[in-house]
Amino acid sequence: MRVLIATAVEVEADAVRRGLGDRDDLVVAPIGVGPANAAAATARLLTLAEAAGEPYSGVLSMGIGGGFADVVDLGGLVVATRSIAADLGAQSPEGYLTIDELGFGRAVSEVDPALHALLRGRLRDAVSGDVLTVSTVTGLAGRAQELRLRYPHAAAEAMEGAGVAAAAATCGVAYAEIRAISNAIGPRDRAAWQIGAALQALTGAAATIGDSLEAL
Ligand SMILES: O=C(O)c1cccc(C(=O)CC[C@H]2O[C@@H](n3cnc4c(=O)[nH]cnc43)[C@H](O)[C@@H]2O)c1
Repeated sequence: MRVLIATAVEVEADAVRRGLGDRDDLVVAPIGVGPANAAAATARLLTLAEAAGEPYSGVLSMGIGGGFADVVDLGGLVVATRSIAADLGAQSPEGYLTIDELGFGRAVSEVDPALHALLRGRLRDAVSGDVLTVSTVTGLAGRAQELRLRYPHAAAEAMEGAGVAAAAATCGVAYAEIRAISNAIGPRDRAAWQIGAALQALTGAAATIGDSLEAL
């Protein structure tokens, strides 16, 4: 299976490439931070590949992320069961309204069942759960609590999954997401972020899934 692995930034792409080694059918590309950059860049890469006669059949959003501390440890891995655009909606005095409730689309992107099963099968120590896509990194206890209550099955948050998923859906390509946890979701404490451990976990995950992705 020819798969595009979309990371936000170059250091994440390098961490994934280190784990994959040289592989013809697995391409790693940094697509920018945030859902809009991710959607635009991923759609471009998928479309260019199709036009060149070498279409991708899957796209994997992969990178570091924040984790809910009661669900996953720093340095741990999360395989997304769904990617959810968690701040695409409207505030109201009665509470948050999702984009679905507003009647303008879907906040939830389903992952491809076969790709998800493969990732779960290979990454036995990974936590499975919803991964939230946010445009603002959570940095307050109250916001973390709000997200926890609204999305009880969430394990992690990051900034690209829903954008990559939108591009994949537009281009008719299978989609999945993996996050390596660099920080706990809650009051911002940048000094406590363990980016090195998360990048190592990304490398390990890439090494573990590489063979089976190529063979899918
Ligand atoms: O500062 C560094 O050395 C460094 C190295 C690699 C990556 C970064 C990033 O900041 C990447 C931004 C990327 O990280 C995701 N992320 C990480 N933690 C969170 C979070 O708590 N909430 C939301 N997103 C998070 C996100 O996907 C960004 O694109 C820095």
